[in-house]
Amino acid sequence: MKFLTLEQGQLGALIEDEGQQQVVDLTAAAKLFELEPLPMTLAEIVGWTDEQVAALWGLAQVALDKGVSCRAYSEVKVIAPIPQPRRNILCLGKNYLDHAKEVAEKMQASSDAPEHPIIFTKATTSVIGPGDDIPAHAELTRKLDYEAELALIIGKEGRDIPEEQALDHVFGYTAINDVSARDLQKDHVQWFRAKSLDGFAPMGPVVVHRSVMPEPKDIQVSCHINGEQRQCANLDQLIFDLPTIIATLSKGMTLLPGDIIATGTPAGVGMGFRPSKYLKSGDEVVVSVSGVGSLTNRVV
Ligand SMILES: O=C(O)C/C=C\CC(=O)C(=O)O
Repeated sequence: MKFLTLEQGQLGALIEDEGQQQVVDLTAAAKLFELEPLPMTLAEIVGWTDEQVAALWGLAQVALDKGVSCRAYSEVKVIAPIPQPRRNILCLGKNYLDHAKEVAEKMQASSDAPEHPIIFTKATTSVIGPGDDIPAHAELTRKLDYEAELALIIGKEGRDIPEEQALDHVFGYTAINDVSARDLQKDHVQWFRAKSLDGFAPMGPVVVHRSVMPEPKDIQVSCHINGEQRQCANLDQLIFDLPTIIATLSKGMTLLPGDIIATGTPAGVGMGFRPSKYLKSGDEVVVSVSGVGSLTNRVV
């Protein structure tokens, strides 16, 4: 079950039909079939139960079978799944050991695995969707970098969530690019500004419901720049795995439906190369996550 957000903010379902990728406008289909409750946006359904989500998927199948409210994926404009998150994106820093090592020298930081999860946030206004341009912000940075990551979307509110129950609080998964201005990251010490400029959080193209997401050991996160593979790692290489991330973040702080958590980036960021391989205008950046697909953006 893959959900997405269409150009006007409507909820969509991405369905494979006879080898073709089709998108059902669920908002339009639900109106047509006079169904209640009317799903209007992806942000609204993240709190739905498995039964409600399954019923919604049934609606998508019916609409597809009847040929109503559906179009080829190639013909629709998809925006970020949650274009205006209710609060900042929660992010993990240095959560793959090889990445912690590759950035250590440049940032005069330790190359050891962090003892505790490193947590920072990205501003809600940094979110853009698939196909949108990443502004180079050349007046502010000469060290524009990419970071491919798996992100999870919280579905069920919770505080002090035990690790064993952590994944039950996830609605689904998507891909995110934690675009970073390395010079600002160094200058300002705190990472917030360097990672929050407008356009610094490309996200999507779909949210995969947790019930159909591959096992962590089968999830690969990769990044290609102009077709050259720069990053590629498996999710089981995370230093702090998904249950640990959710349990840690929720200790004494309530996680809310719609919260987005970016789980960290593997080795191979531009800053890690000798010499560095920072992004420049015209570069095509493709972040891929198994199960989710590819998120493509161009730097302008
Ligand atoms: O400043 C540091 O110590 C680390 C630099 C990069 C890590 C990073 O941005 C991340 O998200 O991981």
